[in-house]
Amino acid sequence: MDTKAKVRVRNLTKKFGDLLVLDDISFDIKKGEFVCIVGPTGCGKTTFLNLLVKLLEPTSGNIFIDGEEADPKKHNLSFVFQEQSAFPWLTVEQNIRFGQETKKRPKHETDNVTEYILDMLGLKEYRDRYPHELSASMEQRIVIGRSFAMKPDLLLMDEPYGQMDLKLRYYLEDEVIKLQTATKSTVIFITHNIEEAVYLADRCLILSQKPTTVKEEVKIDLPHPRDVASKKFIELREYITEQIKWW
Ligand SMILES: Nc1ncnc2c1ncn2[C@@H]1O[C@H](COP(=O)(O)OP(=O)(O)OP(=O)(O)O)[C@@H](O)[C@H]1O
Repeated sequence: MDTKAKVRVRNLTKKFGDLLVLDDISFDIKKGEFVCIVGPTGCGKTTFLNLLVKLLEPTSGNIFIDGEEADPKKHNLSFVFQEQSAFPWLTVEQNIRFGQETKKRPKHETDNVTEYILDMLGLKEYRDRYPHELSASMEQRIVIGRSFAMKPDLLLMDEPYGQMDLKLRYYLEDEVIKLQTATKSTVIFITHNIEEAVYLADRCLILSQKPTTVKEEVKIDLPHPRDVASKKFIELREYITEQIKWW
């Protein structure tokens, strides 16, 4: 057992009535690792995150964070979900400050982190605007920025880019990698998009069809920013796609 693991999943099983979704799943995620979870539609990716944040109770098994039973009240977690909203009554800057202020950080630290995040995500010139004045993709940047500003030990991202156009996706993916490198957060990222997973992850966990097990773990040992046209990148993308085959 890896005692340095940030997240340890042990014999995790989740049933909804008679429907067995997660079937005795075990894996570890290291501190500072960026792990993408991919798998067929309905295999239980979101269910796993809901178990991790205790929105659901497992049927059996455990999830540990830093060796303790996962508990969002105790552990420094942050989330970005698909089509999540920024707080509409707050400006861009206030949105980025919001979570930090609830953590009672010293003001100068909040100021520094806020400037860093606004700058990194190209939001400085919009700092006094409200979310409804901006595009949906800009709003998603605020949500991502707000999550990283909390300096979470563990960041959970569930299809955070939704239907965003490709160019912006790549831009934001690069930003997420920069932010993760700077904050040393551990990231669990769920996506349907294999190219995105290969672009981002240190490791991909491939889940099977229900009843779901971890079919395979694939290490992505390529430097960032990754070249999506490189031979190795294409090979990995094709290999993972082949393993999933949900069509
Ligand atoms: N609260 C619930 N009650 C009953 N069944 C549920 C519940 N939540 C999820 N399920 C079922 O569990 C399975 C896994 O759902 P989940 O949303 O976790 O899958 P997913 O891998 O995230 O799917 P997708 O790829 O479509 O986002 C699905 O068959 C779903 O219908």
